[in-house]
Amino acid sequence: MIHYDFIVVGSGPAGRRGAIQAAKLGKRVLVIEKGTRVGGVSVHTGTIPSKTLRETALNLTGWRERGFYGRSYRVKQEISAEDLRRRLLITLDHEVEVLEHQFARNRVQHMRGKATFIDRHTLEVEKADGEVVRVHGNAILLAVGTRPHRPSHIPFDGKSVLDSDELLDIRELPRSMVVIGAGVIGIEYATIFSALDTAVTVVEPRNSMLDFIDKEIVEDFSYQLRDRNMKLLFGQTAEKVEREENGKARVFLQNGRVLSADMVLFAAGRVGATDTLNLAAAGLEADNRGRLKVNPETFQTDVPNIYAAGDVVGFPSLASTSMEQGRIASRHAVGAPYQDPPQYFPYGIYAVPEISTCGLTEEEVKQRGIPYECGIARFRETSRGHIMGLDNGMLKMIFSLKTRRLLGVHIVGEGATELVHIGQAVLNLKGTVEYFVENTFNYPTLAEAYKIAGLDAWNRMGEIERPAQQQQTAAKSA
Ligand SMILES: Cc1cc2nc3c(=O)[nH]c(=O)nc-3n(C[C@H](O)[C@H](O)[C@H](O)COP(=O)(O)OP(=O)(O)OC[C@H]3O[C@@H](n4cnc5c(N)ncnc54)[C@H](O)[C@@H]3O)c2cc1C
Ligand SMILES: NC(=O)c1ccc[n+]([C@@H]2O[C@H](COP(=O)([O-])OP(=O)(O)OC[C@H]3O[C@@H](n4cnc5c(N)ncnc54)[C@H](O)[C@@H]3O)[C@@H](O)[C@H]2O)c1
Repeated sequence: MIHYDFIVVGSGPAGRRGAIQAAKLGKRVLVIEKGTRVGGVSVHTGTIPSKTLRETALNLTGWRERGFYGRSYRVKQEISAEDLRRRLLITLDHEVEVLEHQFARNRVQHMRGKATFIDRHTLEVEKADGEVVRVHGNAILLAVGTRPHRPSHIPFDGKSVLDSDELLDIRELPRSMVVIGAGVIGIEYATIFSALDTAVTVVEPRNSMLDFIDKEIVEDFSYQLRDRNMKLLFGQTAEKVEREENGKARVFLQNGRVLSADMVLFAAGRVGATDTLNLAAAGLEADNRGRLKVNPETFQTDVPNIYAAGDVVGFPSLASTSMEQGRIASRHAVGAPYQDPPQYFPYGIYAVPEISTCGLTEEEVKQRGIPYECGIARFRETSRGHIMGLDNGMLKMIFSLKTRRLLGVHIVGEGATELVHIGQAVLNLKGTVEYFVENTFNYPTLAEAYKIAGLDAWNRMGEIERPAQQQQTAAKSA
């Protein structure tokens, strides 16, 4: 049996960061991955494929130019599933190559196979060719991620009724589509296909969607979706799905309504991939959604030498946060000092249009009883927005009236997932509204929206009271 200082199960964002961090600290590291190639859900079925699909759809449809040339404008008249897949394969190859090279140059060993526990330090790995080996680790990081929730009453066939993994292999673009579940995955794919001119209906049992996002942003977003004829059926549950003989599928809603479409995407959540790990042998137990409980500061499970990070530990289930969790777990496991992550991290929803947010929503600020003021900028008010032909898009900032500090930044529209980082920096560095009012922004940029929203709030908040001498010094040092 081979011995390692640190064994990582899963090569997604949490696993790869954790593994490389331990290797950089001079440890002997093994990554076990059951998939045919390294990269995890993030590279093969999640983040990277969905974002590549989005980018390809926007490029081929000429979506970003439609503000100028009208809704019928297209760069390529007939867009096929093959057009979308071609770019996907190139991107994935590149991602895998970069990752394999990172492992190689950091001397991280990689074994292809499925890991199960024998005891809290020993894993058995069943390789693809049937060979079984055992490995021993001082510390073990479980970064096994999640897989789509596939309830038995849904007749998945990979053609007309699919989960989000299967969607990447479709041979034909659907003319109509029902998306079950208005979570992040459902909404991203629903809006990407709508941009490809598929007629999309979204079914969601809750009365709203994306509840963790600022309500005003979701309202603006929903308006844009409805404006391009997407149907959003909230407060309605999909009870049954049936495949039809003509290749279509039907969705039966609890209220008696029946929807027929070329394709049904079932995107009602994911479950932790822990069922085949034989957790009991290591003294661990998962919850009813396959998730593991950890100390949120160290990512240590109840069994001290076993750590878990990434989607398998639940919210926020992002590639970005998973990487940080893996790195912290790894440093703790090998006894290296670690820092708590900053208070606020950004959330990016790559729908069409994008949404991105960092910090408190207006609803959270109200709940906490913090007196506040908001500043709003519309992208169409910026010169860059005019140049780009943007009709939509807004940036909203929330400031504390008492401390004048930025409490939250919320953006919907082109570039939101990049723009949010300016707000994130000001938030985590505890900056105030004055940052936006007193600093110069490149012109013409969409970032100018920060200036406009800052001024909008500042006009209502009034000037900060500074002693006359301080005002002069500030002016000179500037
Ligand atoms: C459609 C979709 C879109 C997404 N878009 C975004 C986005 O835009 N931005 C963002 O930040 N996040 C996004 N996410 C979330 C992101 O993909 C996850 O947060 C991230 O992949 C989680 O990383 P992880 O390290 O937990 O492991 P994962 O990426 O889930 O990988 C886990 C790996 O472990 C392997 N494994 C499991 N069990 C075993 C075993 N017993 N033995 C060996 N190997 C095993 C699996 O094969 C897999 O390769 C998206 C997810 C989906 C599904
Ligand atoms: N851009 C990103 O960062 C990104 C993108 C995709 C996924 N993710 C991550 O992946 C995770 C999983 O996403 P998800 O969208 O699968 O899960 P989710 O749990 O967030 O959403 C599932 C949705 O399906 C709904 N639902 C449940 N049962 C239903 C039914 N019978 N009929 C209709 N709707 C039903 C739920 O109410 C919920 O709104 C998320 O937590 C997210 O963090 C992130």
